[in-house]
Amino acid sequence: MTTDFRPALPKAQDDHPETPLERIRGHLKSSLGLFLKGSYGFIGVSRHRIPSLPTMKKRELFNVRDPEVIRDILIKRYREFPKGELMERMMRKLSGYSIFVSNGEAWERHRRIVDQAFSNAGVRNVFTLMRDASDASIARLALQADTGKEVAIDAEMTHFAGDVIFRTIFSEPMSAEDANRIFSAFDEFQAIAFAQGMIGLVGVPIHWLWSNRRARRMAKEIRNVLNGPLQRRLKAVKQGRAVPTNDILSVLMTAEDPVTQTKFEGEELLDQIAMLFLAGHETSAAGIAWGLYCLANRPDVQAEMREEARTVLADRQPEFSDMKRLERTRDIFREVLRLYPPIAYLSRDTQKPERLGDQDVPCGSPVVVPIWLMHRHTSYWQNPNDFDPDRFTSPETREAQRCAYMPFSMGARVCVGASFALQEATLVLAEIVRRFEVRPVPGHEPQPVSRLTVRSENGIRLFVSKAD
Ligand code: HEM
Repeated sequence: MTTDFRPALPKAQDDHPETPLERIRGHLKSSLGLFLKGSYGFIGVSRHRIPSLPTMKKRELFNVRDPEVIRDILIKRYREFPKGELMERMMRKLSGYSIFVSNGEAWERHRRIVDQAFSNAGVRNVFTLMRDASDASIARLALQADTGKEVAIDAEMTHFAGDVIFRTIFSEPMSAEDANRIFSAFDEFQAIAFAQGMIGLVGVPIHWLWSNRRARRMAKEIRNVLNGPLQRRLKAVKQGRAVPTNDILSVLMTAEDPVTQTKFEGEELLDQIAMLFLAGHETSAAGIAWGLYCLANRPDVQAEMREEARTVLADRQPEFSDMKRLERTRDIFREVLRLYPPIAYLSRDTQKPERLGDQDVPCGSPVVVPIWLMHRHTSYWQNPNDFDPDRFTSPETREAQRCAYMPFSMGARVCVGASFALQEATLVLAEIVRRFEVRPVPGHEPQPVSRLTVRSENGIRLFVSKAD
């Protein structure tokens, strides 16, 4: 089908040759501007000077766009390419030294315990809690539908995904007050953490920064919200009262690492919860909101999805077993994650001098795997900037899917919540489209930016009405 829909593109750095100061300001807002237009066809490893203050050591960043080298870094030799220290320093205030940022034996232990909560059975166990969050989101949307007003769908999906992870961790809904506290604190934390990361890359020690105190305050605000239900649960256990046994917290509190025979306790438990809350809602919210934006602009794809949802679910509540039957919905979401991968790039550090592709890489250099670029690489994808869910059913893209599709990363550090995220996205997209029609707002073009996740700088607003 021919279509006029051109999915929103970020501003590339070479689109707007401004003053150096404006360029720096742009980089503090989004990393997508770093990807020049010519970057989308190159296969190999490129090196880029990191701007630095005159007194600081000159460093280079290595951008890897060769699938074999990417597999080497993420799969075969992942231990030799740990997560960067910078990321850890940025996140430490919020989530300590927890699974997303840890390395070595500490990470192996974190992963062995967290994996127990996100096993197939774990994801099935939390399905009804997810469905409660989806019902709550549908009820909020119903109040906004057919009012003639634009709906801030990105904010609604942040509320939904936050509620999903809150309910699946604690078996409690997130109150509207907590939702507001946590989202506004996180919004600010994310902007500061990203800007600090970019400044830290240049070599400025981030503990010098004025914004540190503010970031610490925001992190404390988020931790306080999460600590409330954690303390209630710990107290209930101590008093011998009945507690939920099927949510993520119950697994995190009881699961033992088979190697060290240790469990998560005290502050460490809160660190891991904060990390899962963050990793688990920001990414999913971004992906689902971009999905609704694409569907709004492709009424034909939206109609197909509605038909599938109505055939599979009829007029009843969705069940866990329905999820695998919503195949078209999954393919559509996979295409959305290709166009708008919530995590735009992976960042690792070298621990010794390396030879990557045709480049000699010094010890301690940042190495970046640009998911965003690989997903739009002109050598692997036909019409890469188009929204085309059919590409995932075509054998022609098998090679592209193997080499250049990695929304959840790959290898040992692949996203622990990938099945969880696919389940929640399939559920809520099918539920929304089954009942509502989403339409674009004329003149509103979202502007993709990447901070910790790929969001729209000017939001994603849509019209929502009841579907026939
Ligand atoms: C569409 C939604 C999601 C996307 C696209 C996504 C993507 C990713 C990616 C690319 C990574 C690798 C990051 C890196 O290596 O630097 C990652 C790691 C991770 N994700 Fe997700 N994620 C999503 C949802 C979730 C959910 C729902 C959870 C938990 C509830 C989660 C928890 C994690 C954790 C804990 C890690 C770190 C794993 C480790 O290092 O061992 N993610 N995710």
